[in-house]
Amino acid sequence: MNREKIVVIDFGGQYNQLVARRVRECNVYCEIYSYKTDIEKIKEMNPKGIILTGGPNSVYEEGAATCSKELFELGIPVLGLCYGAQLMSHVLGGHVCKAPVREYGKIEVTVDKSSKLFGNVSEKTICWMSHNDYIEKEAPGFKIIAHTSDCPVAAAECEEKKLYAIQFHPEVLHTVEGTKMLSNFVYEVCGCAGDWKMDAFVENTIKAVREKVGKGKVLCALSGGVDSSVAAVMLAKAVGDQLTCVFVDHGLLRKNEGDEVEEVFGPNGPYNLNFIRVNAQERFYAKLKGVEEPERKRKIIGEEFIRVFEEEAKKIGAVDFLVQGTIYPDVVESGLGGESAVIKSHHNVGGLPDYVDFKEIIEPLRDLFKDEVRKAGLELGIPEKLVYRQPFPGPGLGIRIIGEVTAEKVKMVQEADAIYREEIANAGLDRSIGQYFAALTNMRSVGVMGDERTYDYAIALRAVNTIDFMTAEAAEIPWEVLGRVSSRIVNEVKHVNRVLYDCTGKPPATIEFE
Ligand SMILES: Nc1ncnc2c1ncn2[C@@H]1O[C@H](COP(=O)(O)OP(=O)(O)OP(=O)(O)O)[C@@H](O)[C@H]1O
Ligand SMILES: O=c1[nH]c(=O)c2[nH+]cn([C@@H]3O[C@H](COP(=O)(O)O)[C@@H](O)[C@H]3O)c2[nH]1
Ligand SMILES: NC(=O)CC[C@H](N)C(=O)O
Ligand SMILES: [Mg+2]
Repeated sequence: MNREKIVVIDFGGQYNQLVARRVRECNVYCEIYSYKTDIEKIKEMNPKGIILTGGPNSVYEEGAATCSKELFELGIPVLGLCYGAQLMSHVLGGHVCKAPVREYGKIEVTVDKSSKLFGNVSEKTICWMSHNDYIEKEAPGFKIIAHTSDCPVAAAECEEKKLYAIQFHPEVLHTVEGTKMLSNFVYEVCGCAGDWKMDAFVENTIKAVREKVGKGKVLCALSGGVDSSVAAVMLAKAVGDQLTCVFVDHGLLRKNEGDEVEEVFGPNGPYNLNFIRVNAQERFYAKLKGVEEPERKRKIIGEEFIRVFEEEAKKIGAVDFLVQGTIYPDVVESGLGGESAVIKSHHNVGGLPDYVDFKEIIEPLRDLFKDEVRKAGLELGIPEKLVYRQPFPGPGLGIRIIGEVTAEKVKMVQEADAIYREEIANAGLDRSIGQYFAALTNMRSVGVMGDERTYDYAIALRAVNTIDFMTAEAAEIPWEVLGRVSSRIVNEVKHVNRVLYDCTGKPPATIEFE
């Protein structure tokens, strides 16, 4: 497909996924690549613009992440953000050094409204800063277009070459007019038309999948979650009954979830799908016996999923394609996009075994962020209730039980989680919290119940608010609700004598515990 594209070059900063999301919110497609990507490859993509992200290095250090001068001579507009701005200045002959005053947090910036970047921005505007170094002297040919009381070059431009350097972070929502600035870059500077729209995406993807599959048979890994439900409905539109959906109950689902998924997607539900439910508890538990290390658990579950799909495909016969509901953050967090470190191997990406017995894996949503998947779902006519479900990770309770997984522990966390979800719904909070669940810590501690000493497990409750699941804040749940949940859990769930509330954000924690 020949859609217009912005390329984001990743220097390892923590907000880099956000840069891509914000650009897409402007209806312009964009992708993230590592700074190590060959410049020839970037030229081949023929992007409308390039954005250089922030990063942890200092440009003047030995071995700092860098880019070639040629990048600025391609005639393609470039926007450097923070480290990217410093790098642009450094490579083009400006001077970057340690700043006398480090800026961190919300800072008032004065901008030059005659710049294309700031035309519709207030002259004094609050921006998010996070830097120790600064551009002491802009590169030759550049003009200063913003400053703060401590930072003489908060932004600079070379209008003629369409090069822009910004010291702050327009991608972070704390930068009040950041989206306007990014929008100005992609529309006013790069001249994008804004062709990234969900209706077109859905239509084009259905067409492309139909062409690829031809008369072949397709198996879709369906969890009942948002991503694979959207993928399944899309595939059904593309190839009709050449599609079979396989739902695996691996014994690590939430309480009653298996039956609920079957109700929606099974023969009595509203979707006319070939649906197979595989009850595979025993084999997953057997493979996980004695395994404590999180990444190994993830890989074991990822591999076992595939083995089940392969077996089902053999029973159907002549299945060439496996469809998964993989989305962009799964890819990035598994260490396969940009410069991100492997945070955790998502079972469907980094956790995949080396050999998979299908001719091809189709992932129609691989380029989308979660909020875009939801839009695609609505576009396909999937009910809001399903589209706005909270996500549930494929490895399921396997990564919500710290340490070894046993049937007994699964039962404990299922019961505790069901109580938690029920009380959250009773309190009317289920639509407002992004994701919430109970996890079983591997910690036992002393308690007293009915005058007797107990030595039992602690359940941790987690609830986070997030837009994109890449960063998150702990949700503030009324004390009264937490109190009710905790007393019900210790009363109703055997072998739990303590309930903890996790109030860490992401970063530094992740949403899941493993
Ligand atoms: N129990 C399962 N049975 C079959 N396929 C599964 C199962 N769990 C996960 N998968 C596959 O792995 C993919 C990734 O799982 P993931 O949890 O990220 O997505 P999802 O379940 O579709 O959506 P959500 O993120 O909303 O839970 C799914 O899209 C699906 O293809
Ligand atoms: O399908 C999935 N397979 C996985 O292996 C996996 N790990 C995390 N998650 C979900 O991703 C989001 C971010 O989670 P973390 O902050 O724990 O990385 C949260 O929504 C998690 O529930 C997964 N989903
Ligand atoms: N956030 C950043 O990109 C920081 C860039 C550089 N390391 C500085 O401290 O100035
Ligand atoms: Mg899921």
